Amino acid sequence: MIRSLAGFFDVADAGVTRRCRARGVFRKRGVRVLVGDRVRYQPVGASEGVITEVLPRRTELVRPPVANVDHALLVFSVVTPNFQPRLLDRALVAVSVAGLSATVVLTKCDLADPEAVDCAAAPYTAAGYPVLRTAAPLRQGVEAVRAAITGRVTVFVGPSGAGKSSLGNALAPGLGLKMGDVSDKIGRGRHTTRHVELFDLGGNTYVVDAPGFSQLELDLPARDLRLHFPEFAPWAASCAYRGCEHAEEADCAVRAAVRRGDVNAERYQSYLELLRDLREKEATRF
Ligand SMILES: Nc1nc2c(ncn2[C@@H]2O[C@H](COP(=O)(O)OP(=O)(O)OP(=O)(O)O)[C@@H](O)[C@H]2O)c(=O)[nH]1
Ligand SMILES: [Zn+2]
Repeated sequence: MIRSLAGFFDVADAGVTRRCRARGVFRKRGVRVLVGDRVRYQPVGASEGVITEVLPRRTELVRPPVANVDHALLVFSVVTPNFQPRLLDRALVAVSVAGLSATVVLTKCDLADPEAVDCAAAPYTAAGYPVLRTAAPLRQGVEAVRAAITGRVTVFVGPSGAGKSSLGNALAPGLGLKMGDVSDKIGRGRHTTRHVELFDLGGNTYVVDAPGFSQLELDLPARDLRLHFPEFAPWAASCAYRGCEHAEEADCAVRAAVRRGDVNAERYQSYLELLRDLREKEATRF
């Protein structure tokens, strides 16, 4: 399923896209059909159909709602809007929880000092994430992004206005009308992506463009959060307590690594804030 619009689902099959409804029973059972879902359907006429079954998902991301992707591009601008490391950290946890691999893409690098870009990139490079720098209108960094998505199913995740659609257009100009400048056609001032949509770029490469967000709720047990900060892993085994959550415990090797500068202090601060959030949520759940 490549696109959902007001109760209809567009299903692409062997080069034909059919506008489908979902069988009523889905709604009763609370089954949602997600973009990226592999489905069975009954054709109705030449271009319509009814979805009868959603096949098991390999992965499922809540925000944006998308199934069966294996890779996320975290698209964040270094300026306009300002770089948002806390939101990036949250998004990295969310995609990790969903089992996706992650690539950080810093956009609008043409608008910022190189030092500011280095500053934004450093904690993520140190944590082991691939970090790519782009200026899509100047076509800078676009081929590196192409290399990162080739042969994979990639979802674009990032705040509104970060440049997801611009990047999509630079990667596949042929998709321009759909991905980029819808607003020019309907006269709105600025384009914003309104729905989640899967694009086939050929050669087993697929991308999902989705609306930007400004907040992101995490849903995982607080004690599991540490597993989604990959830079803790080399130290965690040396903590005094098994199951150390690297917060208030004594003899925490991760905290020691932060003090030495082996783990980035801002990332660690971000971890503590997320941990507090998740613990509060757990405490008030019942
Ligand atoms: N200078 C510069 N401008 C950029 C770059 N990338 C995007 N822009 C501009 O930033 C604005 C927002 O870009 P979009 O691609 O629409 O952002 P988006 O992430 O798709 O936004 P939503 O659809 O709202 O989620 C547009 O005016 C783009 O032209 C860049 O690398 N450099
Ligand atoms: Zn610890």
